[in-house]
Amino acid sequence: MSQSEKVNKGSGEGKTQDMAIFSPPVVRSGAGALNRALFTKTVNLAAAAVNDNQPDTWGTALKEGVEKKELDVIPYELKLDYDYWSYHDIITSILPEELHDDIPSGFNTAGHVAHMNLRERYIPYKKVIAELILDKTQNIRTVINKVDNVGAESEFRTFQYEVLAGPDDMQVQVTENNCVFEFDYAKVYWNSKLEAEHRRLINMFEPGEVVCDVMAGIGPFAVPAGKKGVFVWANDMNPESNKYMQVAINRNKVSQYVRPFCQDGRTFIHHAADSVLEAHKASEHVLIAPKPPSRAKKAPKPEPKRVDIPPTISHFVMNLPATAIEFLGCYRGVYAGHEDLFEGGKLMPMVHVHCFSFKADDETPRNDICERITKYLGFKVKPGNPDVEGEVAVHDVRDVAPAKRMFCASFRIPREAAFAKRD
Ligand SMILES: C[S@@+](CC[C@H](N)C(=O)[O-])C[C@H]1O[C@@H](n2cnc3c(N)ncnc32)[C@H](O)[C@@H]1O
Repeated sequence: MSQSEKVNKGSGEGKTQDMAIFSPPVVRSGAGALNRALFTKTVNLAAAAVNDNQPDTWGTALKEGVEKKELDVIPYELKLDYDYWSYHDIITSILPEELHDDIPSGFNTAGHVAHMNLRERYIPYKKVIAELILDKTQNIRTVINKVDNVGAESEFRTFQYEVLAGPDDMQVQVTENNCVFEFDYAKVYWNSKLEAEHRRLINMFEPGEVVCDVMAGIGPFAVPAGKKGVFVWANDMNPESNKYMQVAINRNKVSQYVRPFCQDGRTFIHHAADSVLEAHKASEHVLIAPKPPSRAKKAPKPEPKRVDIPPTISHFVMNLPATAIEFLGCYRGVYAGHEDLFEGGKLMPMVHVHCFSFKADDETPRNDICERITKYLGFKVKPGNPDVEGEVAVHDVRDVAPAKRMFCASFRIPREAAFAKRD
């Protein structure tokens, strides 16, 4: 399980009015502990007395069965308990009616952890809600709530939280884009809602190219890209991210392709360009073992395929949406003195910078993003085709708040910026 999800509505979903007898008892027991025993109910199902004149509403088979004394109709008590009802059934019977309009049901997951962001008005019921989620969602063992602490969001994009139900165990394992990641969710950034965005960019990378991930986290771009034969210089300033990226590199066997770094992204951009060129000059490469020939054929053993590290970076990825645009000035001089590397029509590196902007159906967000890129890159850009110098493709990634969306702006580094003198 990796995506954000809604708690399973379970067996009670879709009941009609006629089925109201199967609803749980109303237990406005308040915000204290969840008392599962209160959710027990006996439903007396129709007990019919059989007279000589048989009710004509019965089906033929039933009528015949009773006539022949093969069947008897007896009273039946159906006992329903806590396990029968869904999260939604139970929370509706606990919460006062004025809270029924926006019942919390969505949460993010990271492995066995469900991460809620409860609205203020539901906070008095937080423990009950969390216990219910724990009981009614498969594979969830711990429920946490983000503690809103304005201004306290860390530079490493971790958050403060409170454990509402289950053990305080944040050591999780997730699978994303066919790679396994193990990490401490309290110490590093992870967001399962980004899987599609990770995949979108990974699909753009070609085997044998070099990608520089400037804010790589624990490697959700880098590790799957390495798995498809892309060389990745993967950096994150959080030492804990660096540690768990190393774990993911080993676990997914991509150490030939993915190199972890722990630097400030601002300095890493030049460093990565220089170090890739050095690796190329030193003839660093990987050898790909060929498939063994079938035993029947007495063909000579094929040679391993050699893939050299190319001299230049093809893509820079910058997923730190709150501030990454402000790092764009660091591309100035990234290839200072190396115009020769881009002769013969070779394309300049593509930058993919994530950012936030307004939610609007018109061009306002695109124009706003291009204005900010222009400001920090020191080069005039406008929305358009990313392969044309000075033009930017803006991809809409996801909603993050009622008036805010996350975008990814992709453009090639203008030659003027890339070849500018370094300070
Ligand atoms: C939004 S997370 C994205 C992580 C990863 N790319 C992903 O998609 O899950 C941003 C990352 O930037 C890192 N970070 C923050 N400031 C940084 C800086 N100045 N240089 C490099 N990394 C930084 C944080 O530690 C965090 O892991």
